Amino acid sequence: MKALQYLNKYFSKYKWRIIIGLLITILSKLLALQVPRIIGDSFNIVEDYLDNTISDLAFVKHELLMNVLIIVGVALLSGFFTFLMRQTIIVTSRLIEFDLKNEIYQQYQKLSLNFYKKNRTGDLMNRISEDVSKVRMYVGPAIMYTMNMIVLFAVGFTQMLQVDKQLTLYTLIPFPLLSISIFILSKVIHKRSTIVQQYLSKLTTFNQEFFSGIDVVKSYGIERSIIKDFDVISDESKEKNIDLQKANALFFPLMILLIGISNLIVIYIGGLRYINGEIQSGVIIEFIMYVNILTWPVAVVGWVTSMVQQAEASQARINEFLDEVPEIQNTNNNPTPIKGKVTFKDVSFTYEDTNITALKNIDLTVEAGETLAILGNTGSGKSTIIELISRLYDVTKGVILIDDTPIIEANLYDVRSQIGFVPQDPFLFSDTIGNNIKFGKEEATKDEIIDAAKNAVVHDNIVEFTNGYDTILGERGVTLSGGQKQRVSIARAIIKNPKILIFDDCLSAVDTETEEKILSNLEKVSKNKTTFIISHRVSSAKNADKIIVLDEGRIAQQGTHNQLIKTEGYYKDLYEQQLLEKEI
Ligand SMILES: Nc1ncnc2c1ncn2[C@@H]1O[C@H](COP(=O)(O)OP(=O)(O)OP(=O)(O)O)[C@@H](O)[C@H]1O
Repeated sequence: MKALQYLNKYFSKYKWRIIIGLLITILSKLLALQVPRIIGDSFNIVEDYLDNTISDLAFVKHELLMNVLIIVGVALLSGFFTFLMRQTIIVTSRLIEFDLKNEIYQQYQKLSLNFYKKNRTGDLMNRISEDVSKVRMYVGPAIMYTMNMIVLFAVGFTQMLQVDKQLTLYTLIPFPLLSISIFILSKVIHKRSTIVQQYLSKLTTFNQEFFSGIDVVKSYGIERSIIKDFDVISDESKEKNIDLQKANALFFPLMILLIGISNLIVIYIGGLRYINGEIQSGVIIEFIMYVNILTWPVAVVGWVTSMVQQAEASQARINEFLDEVPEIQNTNNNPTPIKGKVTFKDVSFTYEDTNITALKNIDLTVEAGETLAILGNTGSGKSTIIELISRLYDVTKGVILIDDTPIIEANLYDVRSQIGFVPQDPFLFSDTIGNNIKFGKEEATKDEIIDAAKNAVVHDNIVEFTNGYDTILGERGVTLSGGQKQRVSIARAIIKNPKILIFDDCLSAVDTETEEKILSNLEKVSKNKTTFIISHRVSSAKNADKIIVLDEGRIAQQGTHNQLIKTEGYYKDLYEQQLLEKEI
């Protein structure tokens, strides 16, 4: 129950609803428990009449009729209160579910990129949906049935004790056995439900990855092997589920057996006491009714225990993520105005998960408004430089300064709000093209959107679609070509009008002519903006104020285009090779 303690804050938030629910439960059970007493009384009156203790038949008839009316009234009222009980407690559980989902979602937003690299999307989704549903079963039905059971037992036993102490104690005999078996079984259920949840996450992750990579799967024709892999996981998951259900299935028969034993005891002991003239027949009837009324709550103890165990396992999984401290923390809540100067001082960076040192002792200064082009072989560390400027990771050694302030001392949100980033593999949302561009500036006008699209040389393509800027893009922007996607993404960065623009190899999918046009437009829009251009093409780099060439995480060459084409090395080789390709 340790993990579930996390939910106490929600119980405290909704305490009044829960208290009202509890009061209604008490009322409804108090009423329901009047029925055995009234029926017992009715039998006693009949017995008294047959024994000639009462001789007035009209009185007996009147009493019986009154009892029937009271039973009908009590049943109606008790039903009404049961309805109210469900309304208060189940509604509260939905409110808590909503709050918890929001809390998890907000935490997901705060967590750093590293967290997302370490955890799989299917697992993240499973915890916010499946696990939260399991937890809701605890805050709703489990609590409602537990309240129900406690009230029924407390009130029921008090009434039973008042009627006949000895018979009550006899009916209690099976109960220690009941508690021990519940204890043992719930431990088994807890263990098994944790495993079942883990398998569910595995299945979700597998499917999510399969759907995302459906084009690769189909083009390689590997559906069969995917189905085989899926079968293996789903088979294991099925086995684990069956194990869990076996344990669950033991509960109900066990409860029924124990209740049956209680019934037999009532009949046998009650019968003996009746023969001895110690009790009336109505008491036996009343006790059988009590035992049967108490059957349901006892029977659901197993179900409730399993719900609580599953909720405990799920909440523990949720807490794992809620307790995760975001690696990238904002240390400054005051506004940090950004001009755009970026300095790297002896920066090294190692990726935690792979232990790859992607950058080694980088020293670099880019003045505000300057353009820096970064070139180098694949895997040389170009994208890593960009990720560090956006503070998606913190450096392992050295320091990065933004306008001469260490980046970790600047307001994180101000830094990011002044960066317009076009990634290597742009992501477009399943929304209109216009909204995808507006993502960079929510309040952008139609004209601003068109302007940005024109600068990114994608306007002409957009207006060719029947719905123009209102064209809805499919999942991951599948209706656009790679080059169009890149340009929409460029428009999204331009419209933001940030102090720092970053283009991570984002012109790779456009032809050289379009690249020329975009670059010449960018020169206009990136005036007074610090611009980083990562590229494999000299054409993208040649007009930059500075060019660096990375080799295995180190700066191998730096200078301007004119300087570098005269120096032996990567840049000159690349220049000559690309010049040759152009001539061919
Ligand atoms: N998220 C990550 N986790 C672990 N290692 C990474 C991660 N991203 C990159 N690396 C590793 O860091 C090194 C530098 O990668 P980086 O992406 O910065 O290179 P790049 O020069 O941008 O390459 P490319 O031109 O292919 O995009 C590579 O060896 C890569 O395998």
